[in-house]
This record gives sequence, structure tokens and C-alpha cells, in this order.
Amino acid sequence: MPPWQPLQASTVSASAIPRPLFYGRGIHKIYPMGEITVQALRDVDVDIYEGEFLVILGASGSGKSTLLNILGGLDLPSQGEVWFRDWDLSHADDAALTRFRRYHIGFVFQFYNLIPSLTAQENIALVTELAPDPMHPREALERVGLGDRCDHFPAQLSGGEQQRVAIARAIAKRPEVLLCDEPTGALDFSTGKRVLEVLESVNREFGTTVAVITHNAGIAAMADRVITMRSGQITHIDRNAHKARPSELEW
Ligand SMILES: Nc1ncnc2c1ncn2[C@@H]1O[C@H](COP(=O)(O)OP(=O)(O)OP(=O)(O)O)[C@@H](O)[C@H]1O
Repeated sequence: MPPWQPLQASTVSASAIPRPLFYGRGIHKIYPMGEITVQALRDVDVDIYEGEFLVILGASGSGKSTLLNILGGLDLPSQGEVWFRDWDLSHADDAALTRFRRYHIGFVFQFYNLIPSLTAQENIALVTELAPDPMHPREALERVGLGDRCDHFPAQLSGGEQQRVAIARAIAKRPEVLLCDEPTGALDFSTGKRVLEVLESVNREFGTTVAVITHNAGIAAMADRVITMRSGQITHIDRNAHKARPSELEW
């Protein structure tokens, strides 16, 4: 990692602030679209710390998914630098990014992307077969409260249960980071809260760094820190003095 400077001026000396797990500076992302270009990210500086629960909040089109995809090694910035520990993600080739995703990152998306013809535990086994030190698929399902649904097919599970299988699939390879793109976007209020409880317990019990992107401001209260985005830029970074439990959230 290059010499690191904390983002915000602080009364605490820089050496007392932990080095971030992710370190991004001057990130731009431009999509050429024929005659015009779309600037999805403009000069974004971001730090993500080990073990934190981060919420990235912003309206549709503000650049949240673009930023998450770059941090997760699914996409490259057009300009700027992105580091994960000592890995320079901004200059990594496809093979290096695939290794990075495989060994370090679990993804959870709004739509669960389960294979309909496979049972819950078979969906998870597809991932754990490639991982160096995975959980047993049954254990991962127990972690999300679905130990009794191992042999159910996705169509036999509710939306919230399918999302919990997707979370079990993401945590089964014991990633250091869980990146979640609108994980409750397709769920009703109480089912969404159950999914957030699972993400909170993964963060608390395993120490997994969790980043959740959402347009739902009600979710921000459960985070350690909240990054707010607008028009491809970070407009605020706030730390919650008190973290709400998922059961206390309202939206
Ligand atoms: N592959 C792409 N090609 C062209 N433009 C893109 C592409 N991906 C994103 N964009 C544009 O970049 C901007 C940021 O999109 P992004 O998906 O990151 O926003 P978002 O905050 O995640 O929105 P949402 O909450 O609707 O998912 C938008 O204007 C979007 O249309």
C-alpha cells in the first residue's frame, strides 16, 4: 500500500488511526456511450476499515454500485488508485482480480442468483468447492437460520429465505469482506430486517467487514459509518455514535 493519509483532518495523530482495509483515492469511472460519456464516479476518495459495518447511501444513479463493483474487483476505475491491503486493484489483470474475488470477497446482490435446479446446499457447494477453507454448506445454512432447508430448491423458499441462502453462499468461503448491493431491495419490511440481522451477526461474530449499499436511509442507523453519495461523489461520511439493532430500524 502507498503512504497512506487519513481522509479527514483529525485531532488524533495519523499513526493512531488504523490503516484501512480498502484505500481508494481519486477514483473516476467514465462509461463511453457512443457520442457521449457517463461519468459514474468523480474523484472519489474512500477508506474502509477492517471489521466495520459500512452503509453506502444514495439515490438511484448516484454511483453506489459502480463504487462497490470497483472495490470488489468486478470493474476497474478509469482513473485513480484502489488498494486492498497490499493489492493494487486498479492495475490488476483479470486473473488477479478473479483470485482476489475468489479468496477475499463475498457478494450479495438484490436478486439472489440461485440456480433453480440445485438445492440450497448444492448452490452453496458450487462456491465452497473452489475455496481453500470453506464451511460445510449445511453449517453456512445453519448460520443464517436455514439449517432445516438444506434440501429445498429455490422455488420452495420465500424471497427472504432465498436471500439468506445467497448470504450463506457468500459467507461459506469465509471471506474477509461481504459486499452487498441492495440486499433488501426486493424484500418487504420484516423480511428485509431478518436479512439485515443475518448480515449484522456475520459482522459481529466473524469480524467480517460488511458494506451494504442502499437507497433506504432507514438502514443507515445500524452502521458504524455511513457514506452518502450524490452524482458520483461522496458528499458526507458520518459515524454513528450509537448503532441501532436491525430490529430497531424503521422505514
Ligand atoms: N455499464 C454502464 N454503462 C453506462 N452507464 C452506466 C453503466 N453502469 C452504470 N452506469 C451509469 O452510471 C451512473 C451510476 O450508476 P450506478 O449503478 O453506480 O448507481 P447506483 O447509485 O448504484 O444506482 P441504483 O441505486 O439505481 O443501482 C448512472 O448514471 C448509470 O446510468
